Amino acid sequence: MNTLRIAGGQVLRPDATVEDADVLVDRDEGTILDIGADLDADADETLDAEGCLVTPGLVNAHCHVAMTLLRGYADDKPLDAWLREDIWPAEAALTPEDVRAGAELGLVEMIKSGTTAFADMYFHVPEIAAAVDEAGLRARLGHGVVTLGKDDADARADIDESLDVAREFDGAADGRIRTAAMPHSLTTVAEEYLREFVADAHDEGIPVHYHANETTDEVDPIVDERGERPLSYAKDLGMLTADDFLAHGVHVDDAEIDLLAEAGTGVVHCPASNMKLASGMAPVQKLLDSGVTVGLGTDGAASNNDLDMFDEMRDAAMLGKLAADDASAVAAPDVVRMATAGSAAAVDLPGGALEVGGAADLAVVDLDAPHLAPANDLVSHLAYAARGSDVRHTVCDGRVLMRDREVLTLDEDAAMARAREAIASLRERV
Ligand SMILES: CSC[C@H]1O[C@@H](n2cnc3c(O)ncnc32)[C@H](O)[C@@H]1O
Ligand SMILES: [Zn+2]
Repeated sequence: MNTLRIAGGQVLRPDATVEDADVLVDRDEGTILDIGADLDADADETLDAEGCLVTPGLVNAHCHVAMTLLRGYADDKPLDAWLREDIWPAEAALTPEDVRAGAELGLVEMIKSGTTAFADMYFHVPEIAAAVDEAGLRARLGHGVVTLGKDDADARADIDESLDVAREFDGAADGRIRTAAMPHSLTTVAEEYLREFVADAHDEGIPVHYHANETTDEVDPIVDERGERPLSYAKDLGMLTADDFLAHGVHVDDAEIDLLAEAGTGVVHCPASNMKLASGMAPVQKLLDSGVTVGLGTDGAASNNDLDMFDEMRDAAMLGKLAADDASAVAAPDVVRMATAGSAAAVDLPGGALEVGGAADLAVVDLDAPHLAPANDLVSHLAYAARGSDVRHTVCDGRVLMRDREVLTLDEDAAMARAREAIASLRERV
């Protein structure tokens, strides 16, 4: 058996306790063999975790990874104007090679900040899947569909592409890639298509990932035109099941929260994007209190502007308290759970907890930094003080993706250079 030992650190357990322990990994199976004191000194490879906290790899449950290319491309606008005036025109000019370049840059950024799995909605998915395969992360990928402004043939072709991609790439990269059908939102895909799209996906066991209840500009027309709330409409369309998950869920009322809890549909909270686009404050504590599965996501780098899940945890805690008008709301253990087990459950990917027999997906956080001293409470530090740049090693599926801050699976400098070239050429075309 080929083994990896993460030695001499403190390990964050699923119950949010921390213990001095080594982690022993079966690299062939990609699973954790043991967690405890002084494990197999003869392991094939050892990662030094002295002075470090070993945490589950972070799970970014809603992202558009290739949007790193559009980081800083358009800022300081609300969602609708931002998409229509800037982002969608730029995206219309993106080539498959551009998307690959953006994805590789995003994957480097994720590995360097301890993220080992993510859910993504974009286009040119074969290029994103190839980049994920090379990078070594896990992902739930899908082709996002917008039917707005399309004729019937184009709308149907887009939906067919989403279903085809979901079929073709499920299980790719040695099983690390899973897929979903991805209608962009309840307002950008017309009802005449949504119902059939969702039914076709579910008939084949394909889950559905979409944006919902993000802004009042999106919610109000649904309420005005249909006389019902968006998630009542989503339930009627069949896209509120335990397999499905939605991003944002900012403007949800109590009845919609009950629908989410009853259905078991995951909600991915994206606090930085919600603040930047001034979309609103999600009622995260209410969602948690109601038993809704809540994960955490960065959304794309154009509305964030990074893919650092440590930033996201801090933002979630701060914004959650403000939204609830209660400093005890969305506490440190809650946000750490959201970024790990909550996200993994919402998007149904392995990982999110360090336990024997579970996936060997982990991040080793170096505690030897002024902003992490003294070590009063390591869960508090993870939620409020640590940064992505504190991650020393990243491991996914038993494979070391970053060792001592050197990314091993992708060429960091080349990824940055390709992204710079791609955006320079895009700017000439748009
Ligand atoms: C059709 S692929 C996905 C699509 O979503 C766009 N997008 C990025 N961020 C958001 C957001 O916060 N809400 C809605 N849509 C968003 C992205 O630019 C792609 O066009
Ligand atoms: Zn999004």
